[in-house]
Amino acid sequence: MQQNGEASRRIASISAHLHPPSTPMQGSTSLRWANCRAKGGAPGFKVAILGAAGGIGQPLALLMKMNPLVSVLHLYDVVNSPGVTADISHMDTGAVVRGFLGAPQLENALVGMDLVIIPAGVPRKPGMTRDDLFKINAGIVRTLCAGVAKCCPHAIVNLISNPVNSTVPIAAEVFKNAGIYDPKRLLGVTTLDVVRANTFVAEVLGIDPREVNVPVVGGHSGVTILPLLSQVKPPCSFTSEEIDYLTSRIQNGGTEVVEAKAGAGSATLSMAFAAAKFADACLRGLRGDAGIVECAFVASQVTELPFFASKVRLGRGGAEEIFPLGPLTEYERAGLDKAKEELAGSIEKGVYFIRKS
Ligand SMILES: NC(=O)c1ccc[n+]([C@@H]2O[C@H](COP(=O)([O-])OP(=O)(O)OC[C@H]3O[C@@H](n4cnc5c(N)ncnc54)[C@H](O)[C@@H]3O)[C@@H](O)[C@H]2O)c1
Ligand SMILES: O=C(O)C[C@H](O)C(=O)O
Repeated sequence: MQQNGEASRRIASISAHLHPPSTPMQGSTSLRWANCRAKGGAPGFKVAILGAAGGIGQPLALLMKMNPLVSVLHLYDVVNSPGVTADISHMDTGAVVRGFLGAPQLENALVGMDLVIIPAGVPRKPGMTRDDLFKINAGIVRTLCAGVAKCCPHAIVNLISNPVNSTVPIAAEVFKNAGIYDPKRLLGVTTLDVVRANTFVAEVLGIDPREVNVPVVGGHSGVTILPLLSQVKPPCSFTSEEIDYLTSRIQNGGTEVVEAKAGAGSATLSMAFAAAKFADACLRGLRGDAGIVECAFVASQVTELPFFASKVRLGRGGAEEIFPLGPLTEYERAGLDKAKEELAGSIEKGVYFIRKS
């Protein structure tokens, strides 16, 4: 009798959770069960992915569901998020997954988030530059960041949508207009440049890429991607032919993938890997771990430009320290001049997009 009573009590309690007042995507049973579990308040961080049903979004959602630092994972997109959410939510890892579909659900997706990762937007096709994406992606980033400003103004934002050199300034202007701008919490994700640089340098040196660390500074497009090959760890030297080859391969890594995919998009899997690596570093920083250093495109005084990618120390407040570039070779100084010239225009374009509207 007592056992039956206990069983009925548990079933009644579960069924009460089957129809919570404002469940996102009411159609999915798995989401309702997830909601039920979320009430337990597992320790960890709340993470939202905006653009979660896309080429990057889906594998990134998978990787974030596997991250033990994540307790709640919100998957938002304007299409297909119910299916992705149902699928990911069956993984027997700790994070509770909830899906959100379309603009009316954006705010629910964002309330209470500690980290918001944004890969929403269109990717390149062969023959396009990242700047060709500005027309569509600028507006998408503006809308999503307005949602962040309203619903989770203290969240760390990892911005992936291209052109990063312009979308980060757009986000900064949106946050300034909302009166919540904290430059330390807005980070343009350039980790894929570092991931590629580590891989290509390791190939040349004939060592394991996991042992290599190449700082890549500047921005995330063409000549603005500036690998500092003189500062590679472990310390090593390259011939001038190797430096030309590596610099060009790293700067054109994105185009290499766009051409290989022949119209089917740009890097998604390596980007999801890079984004998950960077998000994990941000979460470890939020947790208070010491010595977390990654490259990112942030508001900066390292050069005369208002934004610049360089090594940053991640902490509870986001990018708590921005490291100077260190000694550069003549080759790198020439690269820096070219990078700054292009970056200045891209930053200005992003700022103007918001100020004119
Ligand atoms: N920073 C980097 O290193 C890097 C690397 C690779 C790709 N990217 C960029 O990431 C972006 C996404 O690439 P992808 O391959 O995943 O593209 P994709 O087209 O496969 O996916 C984009 C997703 O964004 C969604 N989306 C569109 N508008 C939206 C909105 N208003 N709100 C929410 N979601 C919206 C789409 O529905 C789609 O699911 C592109 O701009 C691409 O250039 C950046
Ligand atoms: O190249 C692109 O358009 C996508 C991304 O920026 C990349 O570097 O792979």
